[in-house]
Amino acid sequence: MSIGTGTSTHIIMRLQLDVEVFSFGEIASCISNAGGDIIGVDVISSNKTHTVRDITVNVHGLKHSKLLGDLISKLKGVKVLQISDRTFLMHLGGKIETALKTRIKNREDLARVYTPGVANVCTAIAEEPEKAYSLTIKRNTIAVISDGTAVLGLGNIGPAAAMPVMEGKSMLFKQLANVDSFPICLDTEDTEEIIRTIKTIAPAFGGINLEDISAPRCFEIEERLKKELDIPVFHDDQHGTAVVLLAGLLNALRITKKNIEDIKVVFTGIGAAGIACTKILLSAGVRNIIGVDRNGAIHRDVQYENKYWNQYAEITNPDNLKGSLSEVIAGADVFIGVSAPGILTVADIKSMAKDPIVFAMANPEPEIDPELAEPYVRVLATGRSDYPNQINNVLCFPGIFRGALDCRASEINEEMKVAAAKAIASVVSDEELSESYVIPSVFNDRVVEKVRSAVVKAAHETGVARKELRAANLVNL
Ligand SMILES: NC(=O)C1=CN([C@@H]2O[C@H](COP(=O)(O)OP(=O)(O)OC[C@H]3O[C@@H](n4cnc5c(N)ncnc54)[C@H](O)[C@@H]3O)[C@@H](O)[C@H]2O)C=CC1
Ligand SMILES: CC(=O)C(=O)O
Ligand SMILES: [Mg+2]
Repeated sequence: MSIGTGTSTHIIMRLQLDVEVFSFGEIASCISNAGGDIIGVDVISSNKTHTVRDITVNVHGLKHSKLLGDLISKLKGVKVLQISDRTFLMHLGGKIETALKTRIKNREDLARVYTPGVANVCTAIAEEPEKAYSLTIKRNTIAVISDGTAVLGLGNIGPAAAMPVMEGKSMLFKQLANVDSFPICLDTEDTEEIIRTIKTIAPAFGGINLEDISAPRCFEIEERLKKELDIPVFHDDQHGTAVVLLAGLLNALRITKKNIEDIKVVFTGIGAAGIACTKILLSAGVRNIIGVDRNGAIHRDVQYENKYWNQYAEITNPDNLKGSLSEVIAGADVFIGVSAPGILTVADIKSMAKDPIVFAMANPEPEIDPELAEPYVRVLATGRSDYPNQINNVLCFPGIFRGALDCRASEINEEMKVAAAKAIASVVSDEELSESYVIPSVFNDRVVEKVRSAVVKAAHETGVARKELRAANLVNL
């Protein structure tokens, strides 16, 4: 029986057992015959007729956990009450909370943090709006905003279901870069309503991180907000992904020793991430990029309903190739997937040029199973944290906002993004660089500091910084 090759994890099976009928030996052999390892057994409650026990089992991913649940529920005297894995347990009650910087200990404190004292602070801000940066959370707080329409690669799963991702992004902002944030999911897909809502709540925030809003609406939403707000607005799926991709590619090319201007790159998924990643590669010097979406290569001989694809056709596909992914990937040096699971085959990789670079970045399931691809590629990366070379926007967004907030940038511009990409790439030294280490780990504590310093420097050079930072507060790049 196949149990798949998912990541090993612990699950807790809560079982209600009929004391007259059940046999623990039977449960244990059922679990071990199906490839699970029992780690522990806890009695939760017990009476004359039933006992409830939590059995902690090591399994190989979700499919395996479901299989064990099905097998055990068939045993006599056993009722499966619940199966929780550690991932679900980490989400119980949500993943973040608000915290106080000082506690209100007495009446005097109360009169300072709240009325009447707070009124003087409000008046000071009303008279001089800039003071919001020194007297409120605005200085260090951003909003992480989604409408739930393109959540990871799960598609349009709605605002409530998008929350765990937005909470996760907030955790990462705080832990990696000490940026405070609020996850906000909007119950509307209407472009104008999203723009209006974000503008309405913007005064509280020092920046807006847009997340998982589907293309093409995400382009207009971001463009309009950038024009109409004076704080940085950054669509992470476009620009965060593009920055990290460029960093990974620069380092992968150091391994294959190919010139960036000579490579042929094939993209799948010409949505938010695909278009932004294409643009950053073009600005970095790549000349031959072919984008493939559901109906094949994007070319210049048709008029697409999606105006962004018509623009895309104008700036890519120099030979105006047509056809499926398998047809256009022949001879390519690099494959970049920001589309959907399982659409790249081993045969496709075999048709690529020597030393293929494959970045299969769809989440949570990449365009090809890394284990299938690995023997045929020179450099392989995915968006996942359980394989080497995680090309994920988490390497970018904490540091880029840390830098933008610190120098009070009015926007995050192209120069700041390219500086961030080079900073991420530079974390991997020549001695460290290898096929399985083209991109630093999320936990490498030099990443955020380097990105922050590069972003602050670029913001000053391009005139968008509104606050001086002493050089001593920046790391060497
Ligand atoms: N590793 C990372 O850091 C990131 C990964 N992603 C992943 O990239 C994927 C796309 O994300 P977004 O651009 O935000 O979504 P999006 O919805 O804006 O774009 C997805 C595009 O992929 C296309 N597509 C879907 N199935 C396809 C198929 N079978 N063949 C070719 N094209 C196909 C869609 O038509 C659409 O144009 C998701 O899986 C997401 O998780 C996105 C952002 C960051
Ligand atoms: C990583 C991320 O932002 C995504 O997959 O959508
Ligand atoms: Mg995303």
